[in-house]
Amino acid sequence: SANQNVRTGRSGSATSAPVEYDTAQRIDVNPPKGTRDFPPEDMRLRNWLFHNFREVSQQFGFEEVDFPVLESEALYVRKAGEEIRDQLYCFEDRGNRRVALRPELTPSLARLVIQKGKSVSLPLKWFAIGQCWRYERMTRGRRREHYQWNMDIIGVPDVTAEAELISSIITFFKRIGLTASDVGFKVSSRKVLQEVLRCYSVPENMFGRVCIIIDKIGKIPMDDIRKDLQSADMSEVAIEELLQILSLKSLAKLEEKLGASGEALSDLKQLFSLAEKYGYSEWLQFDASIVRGLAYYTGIVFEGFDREGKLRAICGGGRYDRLLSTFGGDDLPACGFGFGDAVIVELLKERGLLPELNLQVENIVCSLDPELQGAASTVATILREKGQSVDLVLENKPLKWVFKRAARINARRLILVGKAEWQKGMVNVKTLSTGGQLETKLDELD
Ligand SMILES: Nc1ccc(Br)nc1
Repeated sequence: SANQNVRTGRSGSATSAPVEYDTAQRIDVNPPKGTRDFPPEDMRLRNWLFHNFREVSQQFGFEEVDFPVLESEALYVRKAGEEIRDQLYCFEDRGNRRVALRPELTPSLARLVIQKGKSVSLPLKWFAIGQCWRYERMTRGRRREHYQWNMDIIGVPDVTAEAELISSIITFFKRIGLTASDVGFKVSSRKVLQEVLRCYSVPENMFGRVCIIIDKIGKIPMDDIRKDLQSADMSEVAIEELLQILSLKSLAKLEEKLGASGEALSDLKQLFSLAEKYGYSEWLQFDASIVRGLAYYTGIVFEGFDREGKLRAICGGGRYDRLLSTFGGDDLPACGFGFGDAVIVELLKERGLLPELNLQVENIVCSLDPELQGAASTVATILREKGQSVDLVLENKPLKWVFKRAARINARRLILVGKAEWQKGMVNVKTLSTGGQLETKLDELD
């Protein structure tokens, strides 16, 4: 592009010092490809979204945590063929360490739990809202960063934890005006897959890989799915049986296939029974094709979807009882979800549910005479110390300009500091909605 930075220094490699730039050229004022700025109106929407994430998390008794956006690459190098690995935003830093911009938050959480070890009492209920990254060829023009809300419960082996997490997401959806007719959850368990693979003596170490292949159903041709499954040591018969079971959408039919003794069925039955007790049954449906695209899930998996079927998954999560031990920690039962900041905004736009969020400053304070600028800052401070917001006019501006700015910032009151009033210890308070104005003693300003 015209603003392309002209690099005049030696060609930089990932670990070299920054190169020199031709400072005579204007820098590219756009943010890096695939990333966003948040100017005020976008930041108001983001803050509104995150405020609702936080309110719900705290309503469920969760504690907020955060981690570095930069992590060791080793956290994400899993060998199951995940997209998240293919798109890792990784590089070698100037200390020759292999690092990566985090593509998700769960591995960081697992790392912190192991680090904390016995010093934390279980169960842990932690939530985080963090920016996550992927390096995707811009050919698809998709974003390279998004913010994710995560809630995780560590130390609870029962499905009660998954039921609680789903309840928290439903509480969030209701808070922002979405109902069960707008969105739902497709729920399954990876133990369904596990039980089928065991029936056909597929090696356990193929489990993660098979999940990632299955997650691509609907995204790549079925012939490729079958080929990939064959490469994962599955026979033709096993593949056809698996694909048949994955098409099931009724627990009764699943029971016919798998029998009632397996954990998959008991977990799912318990989850649907708990959903009744929470009062959110209408939000859930069993769908055996749901496996999610992360290798570490081991049990219940779920994803939020828009019932009109126009958008990608809104959120997703599940149980990951083995992740901590893959990092060398003690095994701890764990489950959680990730909820991105992009699809939900697209859905709210579709449903006309985006909130009106305008800048709101209570007072605009302005001196009518340059000699009274100091007096105006005194008035501003008095109001601010009462907890009120004040936009203080900082230069000598015509009243017309002041009124225009008052309208733009939706000020409730205009406080004018004039010579005559100031000498009497007064200021002029104009209520902008009514036009009414009142001379008010400084010490009676409220
Ligand atoms: N994992 C990940 C990271 C960043 C974006 Br945008 N999407 C997915």
